[in-house]
Amino acid sequence: MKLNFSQVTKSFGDLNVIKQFDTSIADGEIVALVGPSGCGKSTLLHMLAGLQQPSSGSLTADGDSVAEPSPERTLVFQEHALYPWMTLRDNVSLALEFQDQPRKESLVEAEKWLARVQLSGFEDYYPHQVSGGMRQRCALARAFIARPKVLLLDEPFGALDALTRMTLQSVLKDLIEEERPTVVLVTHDVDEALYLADRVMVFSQRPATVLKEVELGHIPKTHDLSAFADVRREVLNLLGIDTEQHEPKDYQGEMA
Ligand SMILES: Nc1ncnc2c1ncn2[C@@H]1O[C@H](COP(=O)(O)OP(=O)(O)OP(=O)(O)O)[C@@H](O)[C@H]1O
Repeated sequence: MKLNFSQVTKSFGDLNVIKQFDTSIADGEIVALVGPSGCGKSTLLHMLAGLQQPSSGSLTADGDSVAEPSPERTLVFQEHALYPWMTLRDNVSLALEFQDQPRKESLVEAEKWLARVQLSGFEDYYPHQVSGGMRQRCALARAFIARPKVLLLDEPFGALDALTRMTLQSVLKDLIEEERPTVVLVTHDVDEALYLADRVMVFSQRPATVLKEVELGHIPKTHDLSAFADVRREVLNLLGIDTEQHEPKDYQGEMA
């Protein structure tokens, strides 16, 4: 599904969050949005999900104005994504039941998707009985089971430790390769953006404007991002992170 922002501005009262934002996201493209905290990245996702409306400008999906939420555009959050009173199987099948699929078939399909994210054997567990990484695997299964045309990911692995996060990034990458939805990913993790995305957009402080767009292309990648060292350094610098090697400070004089 093709997404198009044309001169999109978003304000909340006097607070200008997004300023004249223009971009087209191609069908099957994976775009990562990075930028300072509070600059408006989640607001862009919420507009794509149909949860917020632009204050001015237009936002379309396959040419149609995005006016309300749709199962074609699925949003995945960082945490609290699962219903705690339901088993993992029920959490996943619910996505199909919401689309009026019969419960029996939905449960069978949910088991297949739990197997795809390596959660076979945990179908009857409740979210609090499994690890944070397993909960996010389940959240991915629930997102993908409905075969959304657009997947909107808001810091999906932000609550996970570094190793679990990398494992989940690989699981997500495989699912995207197989299902080919259009993906918009909001992340604070530059490596996550470089690993998963075809294109990275770097935003300024609020009101958010695009400081830089980096085209990575749809190329095979591993977690060894050494080939992207220059791009990584440039993106980090734009985000105000120092990557220069400094001479060690001489404290001798201060101690005298
Ligand atoms: N519904 C709302 N009503 C009023 N202000 C809002 C609303 N939603 C977001 N904002 C404000 O808009 C600004 C941008 O918020 P947003 O969540 O989009 O930023 P972000 O870049 O995703 O931040 P972070 O990286 O910290 O999650 C913030 O100042 C936030 O307080």
